[in-house]
Amino acid sequence: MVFKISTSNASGIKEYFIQWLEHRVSYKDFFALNSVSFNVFRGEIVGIIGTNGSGKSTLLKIISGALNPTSGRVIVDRKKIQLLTLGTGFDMELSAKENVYLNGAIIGYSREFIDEHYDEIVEFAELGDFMDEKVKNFSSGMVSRLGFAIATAGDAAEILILDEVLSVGDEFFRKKSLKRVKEMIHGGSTVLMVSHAMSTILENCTKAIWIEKGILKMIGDPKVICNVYSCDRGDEK
Ligand SMILES: Nc1ncnc2c1ncn2[C@@H]1O[C@H](COP(=O)(O)OP(=O)(O)OP(=O)(O)O)[C@@H](O)[C@H]1O
Repeated sequence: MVFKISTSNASGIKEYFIQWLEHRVSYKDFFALNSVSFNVFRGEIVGIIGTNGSGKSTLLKIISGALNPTSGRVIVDRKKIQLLTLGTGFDMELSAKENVYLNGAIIGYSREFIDEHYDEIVEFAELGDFMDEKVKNFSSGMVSRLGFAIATAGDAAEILILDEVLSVGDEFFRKKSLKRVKEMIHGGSTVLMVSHAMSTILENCTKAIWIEKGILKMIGDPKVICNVYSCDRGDEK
């Protein structure tokens, strides 16, 4: 996956636009993922690890179809995929209720589905008294609780893709969300999950993939991969 990165030193969008008009903007190629290839079999729970910026989210976006790779291909039945990611698709100027419908639509839910699950979403997020409030007045924890409740409404899909959804809200909510994610993960779906928490990978995954600077470093038994990864980073296990 190659991103075009601008080499412009513009300090703002206006200056950038002027530079662009004057053909003074050039681009360089950045390989976010390079020759990453692996198989995932039905029922596997695959944990993807790697340091910040190593390409994990890009990989999940390509698999779920949110991004088209510049080369290579993914063989998967996209109709069976559910991508759970937080913090995208909220309009801060809209109310929480309006955002349930907006965010739900972005995730791919139908209006009927949201109508049917609306009360359950509000109850899980524990935001019953705030649904007519604009989201810009919410704390970041409240926004992520709402995002998590929307993303996990209904039954888990056959292929579940989780991008760092386990660090949501306060301690109480984290426990509650972890329980819900565990039910989804262990409910028979094939799962791909990104997590920076080695304990999450070790406790839940049947296979681990380590990606570093866009390159697939290792794939295999989570215990082995997490061990080598932690040693490489100089962490204590
Ligand atoms: N749309 C984009 N345009 C340009 N560069 C991008 C784009 N999306 C991601 N990148 C770059 O690609 C690299 C990989 O990003 P990605 O978000 O996949 O990393 P990550 O492993 O998920 O990181 P983190 O653990 O911090 O979430 C980063 O250097 C990032 O800056």
